Amino acid sequence: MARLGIAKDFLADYAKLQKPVQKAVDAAIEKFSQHTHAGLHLEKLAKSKDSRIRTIRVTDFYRGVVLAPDTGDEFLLLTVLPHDDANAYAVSRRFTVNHALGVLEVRNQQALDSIEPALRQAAANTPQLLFASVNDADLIRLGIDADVLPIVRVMATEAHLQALANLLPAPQFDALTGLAAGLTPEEVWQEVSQQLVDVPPADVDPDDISAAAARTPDRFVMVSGPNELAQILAHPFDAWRNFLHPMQRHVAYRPSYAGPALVTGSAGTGKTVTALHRAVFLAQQVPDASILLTTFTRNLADALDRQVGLLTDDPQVRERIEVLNVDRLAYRIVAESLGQQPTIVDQRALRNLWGQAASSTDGLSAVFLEREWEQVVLAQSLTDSAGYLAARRHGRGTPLKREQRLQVWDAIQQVTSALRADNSFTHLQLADEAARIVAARPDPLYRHVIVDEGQDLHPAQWRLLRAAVTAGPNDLFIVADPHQRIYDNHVSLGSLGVGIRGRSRKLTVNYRTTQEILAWAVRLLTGIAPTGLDDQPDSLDGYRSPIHGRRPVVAAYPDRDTEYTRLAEQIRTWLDAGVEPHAIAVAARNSHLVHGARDALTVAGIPVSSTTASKSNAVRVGTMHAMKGLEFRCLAAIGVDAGSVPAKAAVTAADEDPVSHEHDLQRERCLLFVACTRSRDFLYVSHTGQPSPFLQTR
Ligand SMILES: Nc1ncnc2c1ncn2[C@@H]1O[C@H](COP(=O)(O)OP(=O)(O)OP(=O)(O)O)[C@@H](O)[C@H]1O
Repeated sequence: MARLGIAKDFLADYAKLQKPVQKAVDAAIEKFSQHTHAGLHLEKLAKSKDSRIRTIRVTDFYRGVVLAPDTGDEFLLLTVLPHDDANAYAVSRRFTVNHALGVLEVRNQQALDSIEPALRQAAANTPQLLFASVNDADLIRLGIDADVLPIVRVMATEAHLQALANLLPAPQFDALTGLAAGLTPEEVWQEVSQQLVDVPPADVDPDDISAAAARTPDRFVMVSGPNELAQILAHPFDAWRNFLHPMQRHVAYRPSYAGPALVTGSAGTGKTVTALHRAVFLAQQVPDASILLTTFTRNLADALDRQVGLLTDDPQVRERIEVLNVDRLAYRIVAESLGQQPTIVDQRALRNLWGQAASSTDGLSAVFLEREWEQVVLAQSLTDSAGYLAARRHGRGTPLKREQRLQVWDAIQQVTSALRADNSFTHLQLADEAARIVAARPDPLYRHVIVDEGQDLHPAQWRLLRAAVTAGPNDLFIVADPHQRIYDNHVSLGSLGVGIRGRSRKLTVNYRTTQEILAWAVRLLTGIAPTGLDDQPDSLDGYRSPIHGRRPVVAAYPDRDTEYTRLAEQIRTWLDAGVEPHAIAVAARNSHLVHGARDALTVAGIPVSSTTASKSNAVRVGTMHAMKGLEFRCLAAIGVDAGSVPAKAAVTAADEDPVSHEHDLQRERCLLFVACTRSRDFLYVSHTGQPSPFLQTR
């Protein structure tokens, strides 16, 4: 069989085809296994910018585009498109091996040739050109080649560079973007070379396409044989199974970590994907491995479970990975220990208990008491008043005198005694209890624990996970994003016995969202530098997306009814454009708005369901909290008004506790950011009356 490689774009285009056309593509590819170069009907087009590009017939209407070496039997499948588009692609593109990085890159040579004269003309009238301060030697050292250099020299503004985003070879565009942002050539080199699988090669062979493709695993994958090829084509929508960014690959496939490892990265940077690959990698390495893959909610755990199934079809490997959300894990452990099922306390009953307890204090609110319990007492697993009186109240802004602390302690005892009498627990209590039970056992529960959405776990949950696995190599693999922290848990892993120093990595390329949506959403976070699980401030430096699309739309309406009516129209437009209902979501800050949106869409004849309904083909409508970890092609964030975002009830008054006030506002900003970054292609944001102050700081 000829050796075949697949480009990520090929898979993306294949995914869009109707089943019969996909079958025809399969048949065309099959020919590669039966013929050598000479026997394939590969057509060379006149005036091609790259003499190695060929097309192959798929149907009367579709053609595949292939990069074929001048000699030998190695082919790269580049794309499959309608006949005319395939021809246009084939004549315009040129594939090259980046001379500095050794990676395979593609440019739209035809478009670059036609744009250069206009750039040259604009440059003639510009006193200061964009890259005037960077010398040729540095540009060449960063991989800019002799054909791109003249264009770089006539770029006058960043807008010129951005206009060439989809035309220039991506690694060269990346390097130029770094320089345009003011980085030194050394800093740019650090950044671009970090994206390599290996160290940059000493000698780059410009004709060795296979070697270059192997160095570019985020865009090309060489296929080992017909089975692997069939597997890849069977899941065309799931490019993440095969095309990993070098940094993702480094992190997921590192043979061993000496202890806990942390992967950070903002929304959509493939943290979950990396965690999934790590889980399967560990399960493949160790025959008797027992691996826990855990996350925040059941909904997310179900999604992880499905994705593990896509990554391996080996039942033995699959069996070694248990996917369970952390609340269920705690519940199971406590139930086993008690010999009966614990009852989870009803939220309303709990609120009443705190209300009663608050009335026996000198003016402390129910919310204050509950937070003190969760963030100080349960966080540190304090079991007596002496411990509480001596405890540091990390993250709490209002100082408490000794008498007040005693009042708080009594109030907490009142609530916990009532819960005990009823054999009721909160989830955090169960985690606290489960951590104690597991820590007292002689054997660990698992050999490896992998944690997704780590930023929102409570210290009690971390204690449980810490106790569930013996400290040592590959014990904990954690992915987290402090910018997506939407619950009130500020955790320092070091203080919980999870030391990650030297084993922390960051992902920066967003694979979900377009650059336009990303740039818009990042501005919602202006002024925020949340502290990560490693106690370091987290930044969004280098966070970017290679995908481009439409800018988000922000719409203002005079009243809610009009906002709902326009929402229904917007959803109808997306549906009419062919977007599947389940790939559309509506997010709102509170359940009142969620119900309003559901009713309005139902009246408009649009099927709706909750975010937990994994099967039904209906538009998902839910709270912003329920959007965590999910993704959609189109998302409408509604009710982003001054009165709803931030939610008043979720923000402590500044005069009650200024520290909590700031934390709460930050969390509300992050919540809006989380909701907006769920959308892949289109983001629509609406409000009634005054917009949310978070929209105004953008
Ligand atoms: N290397 C990759 N190639 C192609 N697609 C990828 C790659 N990595 C991730 N993706 C896709 O990008 C999207 C985001 O990935 P993922 O959910 O892993 O990101 P995340 O960092 O966990 O996001 P969030 O924190 O916002 O939940 C998913 O659709 C995933 O399939």
